[in-house]
Amino acid sequence: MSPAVESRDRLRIAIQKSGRLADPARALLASCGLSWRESRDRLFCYGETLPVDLLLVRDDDIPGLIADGVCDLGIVGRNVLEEQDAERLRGGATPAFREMRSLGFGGCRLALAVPESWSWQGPAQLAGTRIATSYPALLQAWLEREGIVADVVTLSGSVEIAPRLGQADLVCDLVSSGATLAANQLKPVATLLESEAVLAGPVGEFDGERALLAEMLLRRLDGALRTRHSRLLMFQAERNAIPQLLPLLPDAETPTLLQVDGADRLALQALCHGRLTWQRLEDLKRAGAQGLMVLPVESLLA
Ligand SMILES: Nc1ncnc2c1ncn2[C@@H]1O[C@H](COP(=O)(O)OP(=O)(O)OP(=O)(O)O)[C@@H](O)[C@H]1O
Ligand SMILES: O=P(O)(O)OC[C@H]1O[C@H](OP(=O)(O)OP(=O)(O)O)[C@H](O)[C@@H]1O
Ligand SMILES: [Mg+2]
Repeated sequence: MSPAVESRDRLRIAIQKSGRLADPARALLASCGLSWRESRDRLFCYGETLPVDLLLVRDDDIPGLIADGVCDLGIVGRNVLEEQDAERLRGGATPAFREMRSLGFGGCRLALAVPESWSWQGPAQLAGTRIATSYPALLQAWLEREGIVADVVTLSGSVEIAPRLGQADLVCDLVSSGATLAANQLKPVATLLESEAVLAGPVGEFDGERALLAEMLLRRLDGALRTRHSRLLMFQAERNAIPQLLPLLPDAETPTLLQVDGADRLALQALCHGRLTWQRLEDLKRAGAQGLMVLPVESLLA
């Protein structure tokens, strides 16, 4: 680390400037109580509420910025982080960044996809084929684990069209809904990596002021991630309905039961971490819950 980096006492987080992860990353950090002075079209946002600044960059640059100590933390897809980690490993470098938290958005998977006309018999079928991908290091590592020798054709985008253009026989690319594969008459046959947005940081520990800031940010982040789907559920029920109701709340943190009307009527209050779907509320109603109320949880600090 350079002396300039070491002497910094503000925390710097790299996020995508624009793209799929840009808005959710910013929203997540804002839900941790951070706010910034600059508008979002700037490259640098100065932290106002806390000394935590943002650097807005291309997602591919985030692991390198962490490795070089230019940024302390970053929000990036696991696919990008793992690809660059695998690339460093192949080049003989030591790991320079690590995944610290998974963030629950930007979900997709890195998958092998073959033309729909192929009848898939397993990885051995790939020997001697040409595979187009933007993830050559992850693909090569997977091929080696499977003991397959194939030709890896590296493309920076529009990978799915490569078979139709005769550049490759099959592809290895990100899949979410599967619509892009279907539009190109391809079908997924193997998953190499399940991905989502992650908080990445350096392999080593922070020191001084940045260690305290990072610790606080992680604590708030954990609270924000926990409450993302959390709701406070309240209802009333007859005491004898409680044994049928509690099994419908497996994700509830120790429900509080209060006596209302004499001995037989109870009010229940529970913090639920799973989704309280309409179906679930109807099931609760059928099991005897009355006056069901679902309230948002603003923040939660363990
Ligand atoms: N179809 C998808 N559905 C959900 N998440 C996706 C999908 N495609 C990609 N992602 C995730 O979102 C990340 C960013 O995708 P995006 O398309 O914005 O990247 P990009 O074009 O490389 O952007 P940049 O301009 O920053 O380089 C990907 O690395 C991946 O983790
Ligand atoms: O399974 P789907 O929901 O169709 O999503 C998968 C597609 O999404 C991403 O591309 P993106 O749309 O970001 O375009 P890109 O080619 O510019 O990366 C990815 O590279 C796939 O092509
Ligand atoms: Mg990119």
